[in-house]
Amino acid sequence: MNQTQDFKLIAIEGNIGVGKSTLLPKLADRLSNLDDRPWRLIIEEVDTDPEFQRLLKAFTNDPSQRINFQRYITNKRAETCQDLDPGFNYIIERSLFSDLVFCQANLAEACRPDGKDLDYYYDIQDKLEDYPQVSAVVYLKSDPIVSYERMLSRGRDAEVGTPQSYIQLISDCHNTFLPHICDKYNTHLLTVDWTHFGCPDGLAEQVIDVCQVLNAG
Ligand SMILES: Nc1ncnc2c1ncn2[C@@H]1O[C@H](COP(=O)(O)OP(=O)(O)OP(=O)(O)O)[C@@H](O)[C@H]1O
Repeated sequence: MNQTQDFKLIAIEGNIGVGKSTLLPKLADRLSNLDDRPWRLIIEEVDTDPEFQRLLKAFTNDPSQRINFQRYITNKRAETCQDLDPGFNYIIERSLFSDLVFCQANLAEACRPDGKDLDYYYDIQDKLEDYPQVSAVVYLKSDPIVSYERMLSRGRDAEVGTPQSYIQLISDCHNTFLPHICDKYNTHLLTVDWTHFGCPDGLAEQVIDVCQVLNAG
């Protein structure tokens, strides 16, 4: 990771369906109003990318296919964060840290993790070496049952059949591994309760406060 970069990159992390993509444009807007430097959004192209949809459906239907989808989005994430213009700050929907969290879930679920699970884990770590410094993670934490219900109410076809137990596992993995990952990569972790959603204005102020602390450090 680049330790000398001149811009901020804030990653919004959290469970499937917690409310990341709904929050992001509002948060970027509020942050740009509070800061001298404009904030740009980097979002997951979920609904407009047919290959994403195809792999997501396979991911949902067959746990043994999860890694194909995961590798695809890891590559996309690494690509979209190359050569960012330092004239902006960035807010990103999920970072490579998400991939480490989901990879831990793969390992937890596998009866006997095999070479491809471990290769994937190492590949994410390799990609993180060329990834911009993630200044802070905003972890939208929610009751996993609530995330599950939000995912169902959003009604994305390719996700139909995702078991509640998987959403629970992803919640557990975020709670356990995000603090370790942030510590390892020198990233500030801001955890906010998103079970009943939250206020984008208040969150933007918290993010600006974190950025000021990081600048002072
Ligand atoms: N602040 C909010 N108020 C009301 N409903 C919301 C709010 N945020 C999200 N939702 C609803 O919750 C559901 C999930 O939200 P969203 O799609 O933003 O989640 P997500 O975290 O981006 O999911 P994924 O990671 O799976 O893409 C959607 O139906 C959305 O309309």
